[in-house]
Amino acid sequence: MKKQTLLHLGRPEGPEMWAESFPIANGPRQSPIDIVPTQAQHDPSLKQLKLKYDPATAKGILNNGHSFQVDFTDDDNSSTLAGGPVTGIYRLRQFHFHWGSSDEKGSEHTIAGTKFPCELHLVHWNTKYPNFGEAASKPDGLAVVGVFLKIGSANPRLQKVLDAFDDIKSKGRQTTFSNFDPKTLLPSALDFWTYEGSLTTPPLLESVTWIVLKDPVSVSPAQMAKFRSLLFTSEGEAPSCMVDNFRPPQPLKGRKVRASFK
Ligand SMILES: O[B-]1(O)OCc2ccccc21
Ligand SMILES: [Zn+2]
Repeated sequence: MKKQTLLHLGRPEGPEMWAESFPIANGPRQSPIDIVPTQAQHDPSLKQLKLKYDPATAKGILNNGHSFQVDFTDDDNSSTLAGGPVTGIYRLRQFHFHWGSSDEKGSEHTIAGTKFPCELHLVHWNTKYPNFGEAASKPDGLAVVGVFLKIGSANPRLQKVLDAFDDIKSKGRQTTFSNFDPKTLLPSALDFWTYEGSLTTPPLLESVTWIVLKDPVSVSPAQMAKFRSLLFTSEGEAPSCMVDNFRPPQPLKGRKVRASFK
């Protein structure tokens, strides 16, 4: 393939190339999607979202080369999600973000075509399975809460995460990250849309019940610039800024999106 063709497809290992190694990329329940509020059906049977997070379960923060994630100890039910669209109890495993090279893009889900500069994913696994890895391969294995970040005033609750960036600038770097309550990153109202989808990064497993919150939280342009100071690359490699680590919306393929609110 000519170089310019590869450049046309974005980074050689970008979303347009994933189907070659992961055919499920063209599957029936891929994520993210464009959420069209007028086409979502209010489902009064949806329960209230029940999130219980113990700050003591925060463990570390890692640059994994495609985002950064904050990992939690998940060997008991100290930090869990229940209610909403799910049955049973799901344990918090990690949270991470996706963002753009400019404030006009960065989110994975979009709302009637509107992109946000950043999107937070809080990843939980179904305790009916023995661990995250097992759960990730089951159709009801994972529940991910998605939160949009919108440009506005600086978000003080993000500061502790941003302050850790100097220690995890390059791929593979990690550092301890303790006593953090991810609930502080959420909007006050937990109204949500929900649909059946997938991981948005390889292996793109179709095991995610998505719970996308309607209300965004704020992030300032300066805070977004800090996200963009992280690197995709390891120490010693030619540095490449960690930006545009979002997958674009995928075909709905007949799926229904339900709303917890009128
Ligand atoms: O691909 B994702 O960012 O979306 C859902 C998810 C779950 C676990 C890891 C990574 C992801
Ligand atoms: Zn994600």
